[in-house]
Amino acid sequence: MDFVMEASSKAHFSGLRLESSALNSLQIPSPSSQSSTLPSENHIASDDDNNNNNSPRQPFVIGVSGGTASGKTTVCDMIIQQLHDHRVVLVNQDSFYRGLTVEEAKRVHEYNFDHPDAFDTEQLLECIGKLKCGQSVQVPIYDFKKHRRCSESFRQVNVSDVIILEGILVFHDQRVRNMMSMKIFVDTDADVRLARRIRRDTLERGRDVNSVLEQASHTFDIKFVSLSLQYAKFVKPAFDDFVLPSKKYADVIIPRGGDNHVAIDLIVQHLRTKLGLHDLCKIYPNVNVIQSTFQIRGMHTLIRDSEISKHDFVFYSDRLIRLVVEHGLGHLPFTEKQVVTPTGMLRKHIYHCVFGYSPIGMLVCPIEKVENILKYLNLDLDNSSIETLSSFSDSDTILLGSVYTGVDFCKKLCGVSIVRSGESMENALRACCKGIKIGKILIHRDGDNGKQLIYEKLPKDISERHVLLLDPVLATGNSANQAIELLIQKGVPESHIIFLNLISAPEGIHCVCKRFPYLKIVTSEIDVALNEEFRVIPGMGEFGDRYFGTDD
Ligand SMILES: Nc1ncnc2c1ncn2[C@@H]1O[C@H](COP(=O)(O)OP(=O)(O)O)[C@@H](O)[C@H]1O
Ligand SMILES: Nc1ccn([C@@H]2O[C@H](COP(=O)(O)O)[C@@H](O)[C@H]2O)c(=O)n1
Ligand SMILES: [Mg+2]
Repeated sequence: MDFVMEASSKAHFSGLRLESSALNSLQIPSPSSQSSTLPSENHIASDDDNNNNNSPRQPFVIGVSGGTASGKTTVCDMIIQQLHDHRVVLVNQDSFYRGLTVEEAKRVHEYNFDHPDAFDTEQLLECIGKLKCGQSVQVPIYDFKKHRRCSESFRQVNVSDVIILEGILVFHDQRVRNMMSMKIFVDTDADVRLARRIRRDTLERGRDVNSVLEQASHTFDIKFVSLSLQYAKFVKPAFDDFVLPSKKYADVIIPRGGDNHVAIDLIVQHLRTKLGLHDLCKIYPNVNVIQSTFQIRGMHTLIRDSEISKHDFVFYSDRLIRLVVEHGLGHLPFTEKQVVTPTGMLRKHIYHCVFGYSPIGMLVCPIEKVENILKYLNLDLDNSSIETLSSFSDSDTILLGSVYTGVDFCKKLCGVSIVRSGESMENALRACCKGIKIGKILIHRDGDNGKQLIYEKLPKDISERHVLLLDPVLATGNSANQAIELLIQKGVPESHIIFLNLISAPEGIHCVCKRFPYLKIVTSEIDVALNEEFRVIPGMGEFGDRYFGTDD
């Protein structure tokens, strides 16, 4: 049996075009609190749900309904694209069309695909229920050309932050509606919809364009269904009877579908707030999660994969570490600095300058410095310009060259790695900061009585430096807190410490930020939680062992 992701790329676009083979091997951790009963009420996980117990957040289910060809799929794709850094899956109601029996198939022109009975709603309910409970599901793949499901293939849908359920009748059944946290109705003019449907169905769904144009045509076969007749006999009445009446359940109505960028932006903003994936960033303003992109997600996907080769693990970890380090450096203080660019330093500008021409953006500089600047830039002065320059007095200023107003790096800084996995981040820091000093802290458990030994080798003048503390995984936060405590004892102000890591557990963030509210954390992803063994879930295993190859 094949498991196919994105078998029909348009309708099943989810923003995550995962390989089916990878999906098959994926193990989705099932939350221990998981229940097999379907939720009957709308439920959006509250902050309390997410912070006080360790149960993962329930996915946010969005229903998107509207008439055929109103732009439902298009709107969903736009939302998915814009949500960008969230895990989003699209489930199409179309996937749950019942396959036609042989008899029904022979008389396909009499079959009403727009009636609620055309869908296997029980199966749809089970599927969304499982996803809401944190289980992955296999969704059927429907073939519009053959009017039946592909019996051998399924599309595997994994648990996500957001599940978008889209289809003409997703608001019809109350049980399906109750599973939704937000309902959107795409409202597009009927004529526009008909025109789009004709175009789409002839291009993509194997319908006969002539039969569309010949309104009176009554010749059908299994392949070519008359669009015009189907539309008049089933699609339009069903729209009036079932789709339009369900519009009243919508929380948001989007006129003009995908053309309505304002509405889509507002929905995306609302979702970002509701999802609150980075709630912790709101609670602790000093927590910074680097802006996620599909590149970053891709790197995380690779390094978290237990099957990745050591070489690739190191390669992609290094790439991510470099990004985190660069981002962390961006949080250091800076001073303003102006430089003269080579642009605009042509001799004719000097003539212009000395003859009083003063183009905007030219450097204002004392005459005594002009010759030095020209020498520095390897520009010769001819006799006439020297003569002209020498006619200026020392106190005169002239305009010369273009100026870039920038910033100067903070020079008083150092790195401190928490041995051993923190050492994996040292090279990236050295590559970004020429000649940077890097100290080390080793926290070693001594026996089982909770006693810990701390070894350190730190720059002597560390109290005068800003410190980039390095550890790829923030789990419980205990070692991090010990290391930070030590730095503070050495005289480093708390606000001069930036803690860099690749992934953080919420528990670790709470632990560190509560104790050290002035310290900054820069991370590339915040994971779900810690498990009973205090390991980050989903996490990436023992980073140090995987990076240094000691995990065999
Ligand atoms: N705003 C738009 N402008 C032009 N064409 C559009 C627009 N929105 C959708 N379409 C096209 O109309 C057809 C139907 O859109 P689709 O999103 O598939 O609708 P639905 O999922 O509601 O049936 C598709 O061929 C799509 O490319
Ligand atoms: N075999 C089928 C099944 C369904 N239809 C039509 O699809 C429409 C729903 O899909 P949208 O993307 O337009 O929402 C519905 O109106 C059915 O008439 C079909 O033509 N053939
Ligand atoms: Mg569609």
